[in-house]
Amino acid sequence: MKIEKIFLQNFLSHESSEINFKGSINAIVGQNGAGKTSIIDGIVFSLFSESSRGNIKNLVKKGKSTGIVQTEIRDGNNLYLIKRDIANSSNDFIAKNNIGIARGRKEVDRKIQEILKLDKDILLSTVIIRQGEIENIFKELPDVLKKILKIENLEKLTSSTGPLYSVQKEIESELKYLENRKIEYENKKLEKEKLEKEIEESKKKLEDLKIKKLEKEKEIKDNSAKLDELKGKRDKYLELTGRLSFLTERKKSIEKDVENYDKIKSEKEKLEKEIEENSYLEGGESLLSELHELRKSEKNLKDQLNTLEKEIEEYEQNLTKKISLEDDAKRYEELKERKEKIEEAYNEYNSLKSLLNDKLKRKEKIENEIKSLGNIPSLDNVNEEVENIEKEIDNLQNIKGAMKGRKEQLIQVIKNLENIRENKCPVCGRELTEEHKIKIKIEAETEVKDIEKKLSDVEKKVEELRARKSELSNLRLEIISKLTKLRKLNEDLTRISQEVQDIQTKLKELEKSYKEYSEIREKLILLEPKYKEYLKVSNYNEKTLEEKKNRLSSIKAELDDLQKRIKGLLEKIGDEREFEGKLKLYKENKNKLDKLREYFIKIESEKNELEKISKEIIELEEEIRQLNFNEEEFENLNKKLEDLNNERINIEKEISTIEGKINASSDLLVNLNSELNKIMEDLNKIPKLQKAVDRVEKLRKILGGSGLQNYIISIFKSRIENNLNDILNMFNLSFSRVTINFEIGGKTQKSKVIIKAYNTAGNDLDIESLSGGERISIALALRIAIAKSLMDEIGFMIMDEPTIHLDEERKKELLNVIKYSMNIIPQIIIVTHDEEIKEISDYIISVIKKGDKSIIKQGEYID
Ligand SMILES: Nc1ncnc2c1ncn2[C@@H]1O[C@H](COP(=O)(O)OP(=O)(O)OP(=O)(O)O)[C@@H](O)[C@H]1O
Repeated sequence: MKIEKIFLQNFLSHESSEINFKGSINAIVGQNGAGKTSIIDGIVFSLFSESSRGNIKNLVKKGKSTGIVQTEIRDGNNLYLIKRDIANSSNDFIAKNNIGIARGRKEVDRKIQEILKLDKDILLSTVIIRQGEIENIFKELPDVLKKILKIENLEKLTSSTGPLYSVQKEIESELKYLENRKIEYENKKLEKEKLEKEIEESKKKLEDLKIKKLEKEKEIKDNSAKLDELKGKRDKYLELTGRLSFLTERKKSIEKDVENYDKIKSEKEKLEKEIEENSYLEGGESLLSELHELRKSEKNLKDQLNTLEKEIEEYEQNLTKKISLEDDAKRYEELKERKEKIEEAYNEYNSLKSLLNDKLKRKEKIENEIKSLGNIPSLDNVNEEVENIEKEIDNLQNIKGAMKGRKEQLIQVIKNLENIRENKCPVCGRELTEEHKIKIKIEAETEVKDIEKKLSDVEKKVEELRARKSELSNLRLEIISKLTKLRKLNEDLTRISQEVQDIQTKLKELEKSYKEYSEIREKLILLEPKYKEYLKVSNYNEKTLEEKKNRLSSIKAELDDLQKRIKGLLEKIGDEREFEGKLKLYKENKNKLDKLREYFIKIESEKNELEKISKEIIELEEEIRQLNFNEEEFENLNKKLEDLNNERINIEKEISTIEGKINASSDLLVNLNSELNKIMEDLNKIPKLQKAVDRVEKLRKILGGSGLQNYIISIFKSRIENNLNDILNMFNLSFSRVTINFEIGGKTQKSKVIIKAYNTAGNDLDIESLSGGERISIALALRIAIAKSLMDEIGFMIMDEPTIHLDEERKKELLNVIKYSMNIIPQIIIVTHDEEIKEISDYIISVIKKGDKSIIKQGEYID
C-alpha cells in the first residue's frame, strides 16, 4: 500500500498544495516553518481524522472557514481516494476506484481501518514516526504490545473500574434492592387489608343513603302536586287583580274628563259664533298670495325695462360709430384683397433675390478658382521634351553597349597576352617581343580604364535623363489634372452666368408688383386700428334696434296692466297689514274649534263607558273574593319544596362521593395486588443473582491475573523477535541475535521490556550499553518488525525529522538503516533538513513559504 498523492486546501499554512510521492524515498525539504510537517499532519488527518495540533479546528488555515485534505492511496490495482472536510465531518467520504464506499466521518474512519488492516494507535507507534521519537519504542513497547494484543482491554475489563467489576457491583446492588423489596411486600400487604375493610364500610353507608334518597323523593312528589294547584289559583288571581287595577285607573281618568264637559261646551259655542261673524275672511289667503305674485311680476318687469333702455342707448351709440367707420373699413378690405392677389409675386421676387445672391457668390468663387490655376504649361511642349529624352536615352544605351563590347575585347586581349607561351602573336602569327607585349598590355589597360570612365559618365547621363523624364511625367499628370479642372470650372461658370441673367430678367418683370405690395403693406398698417374698431361694431344694425324698441313698448304696456290689477286687489283688502293680522287670528280660532269639537265628542262617548266600567269593577271585586287565594301560603310551600330538593341533591352528592371512593379504592386494591405479584416475582430472582455474583468474582480473578497476559504476549513476542532479527541481518550489524523479554507488571508495578543483543562472540549486551547508532538501528528495525508481524506487507513509513538531535555517527547509522529499509518498505516519506538524507532520496519535494502561504515545488530542490 502506497500513498500516491495528497491535496491540501486551506490546511494549516497550505492554501492549495498538491504533493505527489513519486519516489521510493521521498524527502520533504524546506526552511523552518515552511509547511513540511503540515504535509505529515495532512496524511495523519486524512487517515485517522486526528489532529496533532490540538483541536481539529486548529487545522483550518487562519481566516478560512474550513479546509479540505484529499489523499490517494494505492493497494495493488485499487486506488482509494479519501476526502476530509475539517469543519464539516458529514462531507468526509472515501471512494474505491472512483466508486464511493463510505460517507461521513465515523463511517470513513471505520472503512480506512478496514483497508489499512491496522488501527491508528498501532500505525502511530510503528510506521509513522514523529519528530525525534525513533527510540521511544523501547519505552513504549509494553504499552504498544498491550494495545496491539488488546491486553489493555483485558486489564480494563477486570480492573476495579472495568466492566466486569461494574457487572458484579450491579448484581450486588440489585440484591440489596431486593432485600428492600421484601420489606415493601409486608407493608403493601397491611395496606391491602386496611383498604378492603374501608371498602366494606363505605358500601354499607351507601345503602343507607339510597333509602334516605327514596324517602325524600316521595315527599317532594306530594308537595309538588299541592304547589301546582296553588300556582293555577295564583295565575287567575293575578289576571283578575291586573284587570281591576286597569279599570280603576280608567274610571278615574274618565271622571276627570266628564267634570270639564260644561266648560268645554260653552267655550265651543262662543268660538263658533266668533267664526261666523268673520266668515268674510274665508278666501283672504288666496287674495294675499295673488297680490304677492303680482308684486313680484311688477318688479321683474321694471328690471327688464331698465336693462332694455340701457341696451337701446348703447346700441344707438355703436350703430353711429359703425356708420362713421364704414368707408375706411371698405378701403382696408379692398387693399387686403389686392395684397393677397400680388403676394405670390412678392414672395417670388424675394426668393429670387436671395437666389441671385447665392448664384453671384458661387460665380465669384468659380472665377477665383480659375484665377488660382494660373498659367498652365503647354502639354505638347512637355510631350515633345519627353520624346527627345527617350530618344537620347536609346542613343546612350547603344553607345554603352558598344563600349562594353570593346571593353570585353580588350580584357580578352590582356588575358591572351598573359597566356602566350611562345613569343608569337596568336592573331597574326608574327613574332612578339616582351616589350611589345607590355606595350600592348599597357595600351589595352589604359583603354579599358578610359572606357570604364566613359561608361560611368554615360550611365550618369542616362540617370539624369531618366530623372528628368520622371519629373516631366509628374508635370504631365499635373497639367492634365489642371486642364480637366479648368474645363469643368469653365462649364460651371457658363452655366451659372446664364442662370444669373435669367434671374435678373425675371426680377425685372416682378419688380412692379413688389413695389405695389410694399406700398399696400404700409397703408394697411395705418388703417388696421380703425378696421379693428369697425369689426367690433360691424354686427350692429337698424333692424335689431327697431326690434329692441318694440320690445320696450310691449313691456311698458304689460307693466301698466299689472299695476291696474294690483290697485283693484288693494281696494278689496284695505290695509294690508291689518288684513293679515285678522286672517291669522281667524285661522287660529278655526283650529282651536276643531280640537274642541273633537274633545267634546270624546267626552260624550266616555260618559257612556263610565257606567259600564263601574259595573265591571263590582263584578271583579266579587270574583277575587270568591277565589280565596293566599300569597303567603303559596310562598311557604314553594320554600319547603326548594329545601326538600336541596336535601335530595346533597344526598345524591354524598352517594356519588362514596361511589367514587369505593371505585378508587377498588382500583388501588387491583394495583396493590399486581404490585404484590411483581414484588413476589422479583423476590424469586434472589437465589439466581447470588449465584451470578460468585461467578463474576471468579472470572475477574482468572482474567485479571498475569498468566493469561504472559501467554498471549509470549506467542506474539516470538514473531516480533524473528522479524527483528531478519531485518537486523539486512542492516549489516555485528550482532548474531537480538532477544526481547517482557516482565508483565501488576497492579502496582509497570510492565517492562528487556532487549538484549548478542555479539558474534556470544556475549549478551544490554540495550543501554549499545552505541547510539546501534540503538537507532534496533529501534527502527523493531518498529518495522512489529508492523510486519501485523501486516503481510508494509506499504509505507513516514518519518518527521528523524535525524534531529543526532550526532554525526548516529546520523550515519540511521542513513544506512533507512537505505536498507528500502528492501522491506517500498515507500518512505521523510521530512528533513538534512543534506545527507536529501542525497539518499530519489524524489525531492520542496516547500517554501511566501507570505503566510506554503508553496510546493516537486522533483527539484530549492533552498
Ligand atoms: N491554522 C493555521 N493557519 C495558517 N498557518 C498556520 C496555522 N497553524 C500553523 N501555521 C503555520 O504553518 C507553518 C508551517 O508549520 P509546519 O509545522 O508545517 O512547518 P515545518 O516546515 O515543519 O517547520 P519546522 O522545520 O520548523 O518544523 C508555521 O509557520 C505555522 O506558524
